[in-house]
Amino acid sequence: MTAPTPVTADAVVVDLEGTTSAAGFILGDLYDYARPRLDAVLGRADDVVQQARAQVIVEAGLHADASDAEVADALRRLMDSDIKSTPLKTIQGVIWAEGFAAGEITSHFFDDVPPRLRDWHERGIRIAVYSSGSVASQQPWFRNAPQGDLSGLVEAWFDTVNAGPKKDPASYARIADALGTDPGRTLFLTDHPEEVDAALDAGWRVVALDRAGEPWAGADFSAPAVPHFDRIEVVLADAPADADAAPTAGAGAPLVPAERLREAGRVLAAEASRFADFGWMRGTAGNLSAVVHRDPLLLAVTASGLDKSELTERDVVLVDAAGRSADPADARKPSAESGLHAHIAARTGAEAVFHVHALDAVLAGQLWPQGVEIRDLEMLKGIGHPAHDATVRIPVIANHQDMAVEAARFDEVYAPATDGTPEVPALIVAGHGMYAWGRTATAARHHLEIVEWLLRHAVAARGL
Ligand SMILES: CSC[C@@H](O)[C@@H](O)C(=O)COP(=O)(O)O
Ligand SMILES: [Zn+2]
Repeated sequence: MTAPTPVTADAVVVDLEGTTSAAGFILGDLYDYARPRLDAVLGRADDVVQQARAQVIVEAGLHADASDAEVADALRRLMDSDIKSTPLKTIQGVIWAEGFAAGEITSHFFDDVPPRLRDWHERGIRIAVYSSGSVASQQPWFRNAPQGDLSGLVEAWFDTVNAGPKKDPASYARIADALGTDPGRTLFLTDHPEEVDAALDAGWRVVALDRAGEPWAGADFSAPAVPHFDRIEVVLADAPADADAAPTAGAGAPLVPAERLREAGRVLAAEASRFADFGWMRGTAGNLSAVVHRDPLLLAVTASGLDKSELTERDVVLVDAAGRSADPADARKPSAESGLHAHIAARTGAEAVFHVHALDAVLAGQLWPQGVEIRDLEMLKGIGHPAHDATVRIPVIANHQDMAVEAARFDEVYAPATDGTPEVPALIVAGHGMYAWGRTATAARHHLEIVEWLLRHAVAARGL
């Protein structure tokens, strides 16, 4: 199993159904509890109830003087179709709050959730809830958890009334506003692929919960997906999101001597010039990095948007393990792909990571999206694999602009070396290019050149 991917965030916002709690439990048990109690609640002279009742009449197209039984029937129809109607949620909330208070119903949390929430809370990471279930039902749900009262861990409660629909990016903007957090440092956890997309559109960090047996298990998520909370490691952000404005390495981070950075810049500029000559770094394509400190991880990475055929030793930026600028005095943007460089260096132990837009890598990724299988070629020895009688697979991942997504995809395909089999020190990003890495810049270059040759061969030999 792969280690958790760290996500830097000030606040974690959790969805409930399918994320913290089993969807079947909520929709089944609580809905069943609410159904027979609707008629009686609708008759109450309570402002909240009466306002919701009036809204149901409008939403369901009932006549203005509809009876409690007619309104309750309309609510039951909404429940049967699991329509997320706001007045329905309000009325359910009232019923459930009373059910919890009377001990007639209890809530459900997956066992991996409460310890993680407690840990985040203790470490000063703020926690909020955003669920289509009304705030009125969220609070008793947390108070009545089988694992104890969890409500004290939650700082803010959001539903479709105070934040808006869950598939609308504007709702996430509203929540970040209300919390006063930077969207880029607010993490949303959900099991719903369209909510993943909406939160990503709002600039949030997102981790999807892909829980076995839940309604969206196995869906195609645009964010890293994990099976439970143990796999989510939240690192408290201690600096503003604008990496240019403040140090991200934090107080006490090791200083990298300017000469060390300059030396890495010299090496990377020379490598880039060579790869540009091969036609692998056209325009501003490609980027290169070298580790300059291991613990904590710091890399020199080529600055973004430069013509890589013309780099000088000064054209590198110091970045941290998340690929963010780690030098407060340097206002330049590091490569847009720094996050994946740092991740590869962390996972593989590589000292240098090279990324180029080699045409054959893109063609091979298109021809063999499940990975490019190569065997019986002498050149395989150049990446540490036998020339005969073994198949080597160059993995392929889909392209994405969020490097956290690419990092998670990398983890899915990367096989570390075992006793008998070395790692494959290269990766194809479909429709984009390739990465190769090594224990030294020279090794990374050899791996890049050899894998590019192997891919060129595979494409050329197709159909022979
Ligand atoms: C044609 S450059 C495309 C870029 O988005 C990227 O893929 C790339 O390789 C260079 O990005 P950079 O930010 O300059 O390191
Ligand atoms: Zn690229």
